Amino acid sequence: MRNIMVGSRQSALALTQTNQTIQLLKELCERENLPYTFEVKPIVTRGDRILDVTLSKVGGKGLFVKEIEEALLNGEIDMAIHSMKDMPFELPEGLVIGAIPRREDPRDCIVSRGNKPLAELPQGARIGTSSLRRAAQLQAYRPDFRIESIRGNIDTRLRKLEDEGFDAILLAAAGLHRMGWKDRITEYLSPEICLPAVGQGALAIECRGSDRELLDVLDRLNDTATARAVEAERRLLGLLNGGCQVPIGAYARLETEDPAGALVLEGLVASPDGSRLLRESASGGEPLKIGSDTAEALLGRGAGDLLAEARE
Ligand SMILES: NCc1[nH]cc(CCC(=O)O)c1CC(=O)O
Repeated sequence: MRNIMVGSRQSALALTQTNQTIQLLKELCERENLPYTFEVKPIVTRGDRILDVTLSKVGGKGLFVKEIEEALLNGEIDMAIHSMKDMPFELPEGLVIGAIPRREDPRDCIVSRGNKPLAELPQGARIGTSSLRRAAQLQAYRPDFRIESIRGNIDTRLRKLEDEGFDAILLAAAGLHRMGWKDRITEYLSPEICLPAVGQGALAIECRGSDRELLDVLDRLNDTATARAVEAERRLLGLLNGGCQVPIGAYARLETEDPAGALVLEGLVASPDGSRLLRESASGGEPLKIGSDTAEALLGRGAGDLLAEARE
């Protein structure tokens, strides 16, 4: 028997994602008589300690990931489940993504006071989001909205919707689905209105590259279609040099039901105020290629200037 230590942030969402993944692994071990048990070890990350500051201002990539990666490297834990969206572009030497499970709903959604859909929100409605990507796209859709920063974990933000008098807040549907709070969602935003963040709705299971035994188990949770889509999206992000808080969106989906078949990738770069939105897409069977084709098309239309402005 080997006890596998699973590191997790202590937010409700992180613990839920961790426990749901462990549940899948336990079922797998039971079905196939594999000799593993799993134990959660909570870890506090820098991102958790600076919740009051707008994250885009703090800068630095991987605020939610660094301490966890240190614990992986020094053997305190054996694996960790991250939101793909929060993963830095490069992993430290010695660590790998052992599996990318099947993606949850990638879309953004609104939760509004009184459950009013977007179209019925009043002129000048106050909308809470700290994501430059969401702010830019929503502002382009409804220039009258007043978009204001809102920080904290999902549970905190839902509370602030009421307490701080927002008319609506924007969140990733995936987080609400995983928490079992689907019924709080007022409306899903189609990717035409709000292109999701790179990797949104997907998880990354990280472990040591030397842990062959665990890698064998994790491989069974990998979902080919999700892994390929994320590969395309992250390639685009890498070529645009984006961190987690730049107005970049990307979403890849299969063109047919064949998980190894062609994908369509859509990419977006926006000015923070939403006055300029660039959208490009590419399709094909090679994730890395459609990622770089889309990035090149965006750069060719001036995405570099928009990104430089956003970083100032
Ligand atoms: N930025 C924080 C974050 N990181 C991952 C999720 C949950 C959704 C996901 O797994 O993509 C969220 C919350 C949100 O964006 O509303």
